[in-house]
Amino acid sequence: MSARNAPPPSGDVALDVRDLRMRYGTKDVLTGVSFEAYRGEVLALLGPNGAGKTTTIEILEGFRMRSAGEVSVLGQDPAHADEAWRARLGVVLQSWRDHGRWRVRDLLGYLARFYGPYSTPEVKRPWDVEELIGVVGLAEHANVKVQKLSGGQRRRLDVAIGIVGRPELVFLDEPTAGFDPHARREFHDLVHRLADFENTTVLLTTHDLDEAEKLADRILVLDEGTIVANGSPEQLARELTTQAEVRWMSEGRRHVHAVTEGDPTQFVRELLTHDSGASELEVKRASLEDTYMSLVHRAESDPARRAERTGPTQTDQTEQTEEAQS
Ligand SMILES: Nc1ncnc2c1ncn2[C@@H]1O[C@H](COP(=O)(O)OP(=O)(O)OP(=O)(O)O)[C@@H](O)[C@H]1O
Repeated sequence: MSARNAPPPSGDVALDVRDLRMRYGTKDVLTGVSFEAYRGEVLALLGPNGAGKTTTIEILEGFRMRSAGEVSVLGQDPAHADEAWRARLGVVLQSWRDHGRWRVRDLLGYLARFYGPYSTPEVKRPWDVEELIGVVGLAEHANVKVQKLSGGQRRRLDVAIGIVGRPELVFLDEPTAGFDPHARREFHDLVHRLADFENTTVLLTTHDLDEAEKLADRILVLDEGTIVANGSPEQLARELTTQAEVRWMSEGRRHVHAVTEGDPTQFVRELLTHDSGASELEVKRASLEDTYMSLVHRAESDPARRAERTGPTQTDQTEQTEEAQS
């Protein structure tokens, strides 16, 4: 979506996830994940290492069977979807290390051919390979063997492979890992282009909060198996109790005031009315990083969540042990 916070196109749901659960052996990794994504929307899935981001994406891609819950991806359940459905998806995995001897253009041309039969009047498939090579910034490397590409160039190729079929929905697992700042910016332009001009839905995982803020219409924070926040970067920033800090100098002293409710403009207006000597005024909004750290910390210190994670018996045992020790 081009405009941040624009209302989603009504009823045009690309992804619908309800109470998704995943258990590996005896370990509950996803304990009830619910969210949806609309066509043309860019979603960033954030969360600490091991939160379950890749697991979630792999289930949505149809690569992993879920333990419970309902999932609809482009109108189908990925657990039972067919090849025609798969052709409408783009997948960029965390690492992809095949086809080293192929040249970039040949590999993309080869993969592109698989999508021809799935072309429709609405979506012409595949992407024109020369155009795609230009779009991902590999024009100068079109004849280079894949094994000779640098890490960042390799990642651009991964992205090209993921979108060569002109997918309606793209999953990008840490797409910019290893990108230099220039490549990163070009990649951001590409994601905006996919969303704005192709109406592609994009679900990406990242550990880069700045990237999430720049790219995403909506951010989902996954922590310990559930979504602990779901909103635009601005909405998430508002979740913090301390919304903004106002700093200023007056009579040679520095002052700081935390505005916890409402618009800091009102406070600034009153300040300037009452303190004509105020100078060096600065309003600092909570950054997405502040919000993220606060959300994850809040979720981790929630006793109900802790009990759910460890199980009542284990919690009781821990408490007993601590009592016995003290
Ligand atoms: N095949 C598997 N068998 C058992 N446990 C697994 C398997 N795959 C992942 N896990 C565990 O599930 C949890 C979630 O892993 P996952 O890879 O989904 O997290 P993530 O949020 O993508 O992490 P990261 O940010 O490090 O990539 C981890 O504790 C991981 O060890």
